[in-house]
Amino acid sequence: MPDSPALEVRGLVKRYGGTAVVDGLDLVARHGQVTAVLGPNGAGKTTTIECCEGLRTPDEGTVTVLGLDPRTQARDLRPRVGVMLQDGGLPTGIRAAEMLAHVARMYAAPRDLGELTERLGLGSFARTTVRRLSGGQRQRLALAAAVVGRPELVFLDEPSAGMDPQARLAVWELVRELRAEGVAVVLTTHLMDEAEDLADHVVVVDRGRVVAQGSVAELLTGADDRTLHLQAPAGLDLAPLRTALGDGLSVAEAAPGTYVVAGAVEPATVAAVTAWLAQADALASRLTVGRSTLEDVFLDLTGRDLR
Ligand SMILES: Nc1ncnc2c1ncn2[C@@H]1O[C@H](COP(=O)(O)OP(=O)(O)OP(=O)(O)O)[C@@H](O)[C@H]1O
Repeated sequence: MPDSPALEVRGLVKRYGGTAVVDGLDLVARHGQVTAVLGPNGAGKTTTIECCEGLRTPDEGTVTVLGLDPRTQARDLRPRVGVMLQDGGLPTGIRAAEMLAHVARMYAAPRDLGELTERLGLGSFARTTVRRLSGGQRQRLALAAAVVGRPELVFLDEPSAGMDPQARLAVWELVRELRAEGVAVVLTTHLMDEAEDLADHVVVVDRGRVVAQGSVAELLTGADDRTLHLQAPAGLDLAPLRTALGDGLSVAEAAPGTYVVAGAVEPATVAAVTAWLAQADALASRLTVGRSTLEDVFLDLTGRDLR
């Protein structure tokens, strides 16, 4: 397996109408690893990936894909890189099975079509034209098309969006297998469980910048592990809690029903929070100190919800 990264992005900037939607982003993805780019809507994930695919031209920075420039060496990269676009990007007038067979013919050593059809459950709509497929069916077909040529690097933009749980599991299994084969998998998602389950390396993006990165374990044991996270009814009055906690601790409702107490959280802090809940006649569905999910990490870093 090559040591050099499959993908290297340095200082990427992409502006629209003077606003930088990607603002100095660095990203490295390695062979045999799943790299998840995680962030809320509009964070700049798709724009970044499309720059990597050579579909958009960066305003600043460099993108190197398998050692090549995706803008000027696209022809050399095409047989080596698989791409699954968010909107499918598939021709619509052709039947699903014909489309996949057509894509497979463009590669020297394509995957076995029967096996791919079986595992992604494409058989039931093989004779349906792409135009008539449901969103989830189209996603599965787009994924099959992205991997049929045995790429060394594959970009999956929200691969399981719109899929039912069973299809999602099939996708995750395929992604794990690609990793085991040494493929570099770069996926964007705003599903934390997808990142938590699949990713070797998570890059958290917000407002066009990387706000944190590392393995899931590394992100969960960040320096600030004393923040209190609380799930309770939305819209509770925070004033009494602020008074009870005093200076040195900040309290916020980061998303409806998600409260965060940051600062030097002590056992007495937890007691004050539960007393406040009791007074408000509100029941907490979850109270944790420290980071236990990627959502917590994201809330701590940005004060915002991932979705
Ligand atoms: N062609 C374009 N012209 C102008 N603005 C654009 C264009 N493409 C994207 N944007 C804007 O850039 C920002 C980032 O979009 P992008 O699609 O990269 O985000 P994302 O992280 O992939 O979000 P999502 O999770 O919703 O797919 C958004 O505010 C979007 O409106």
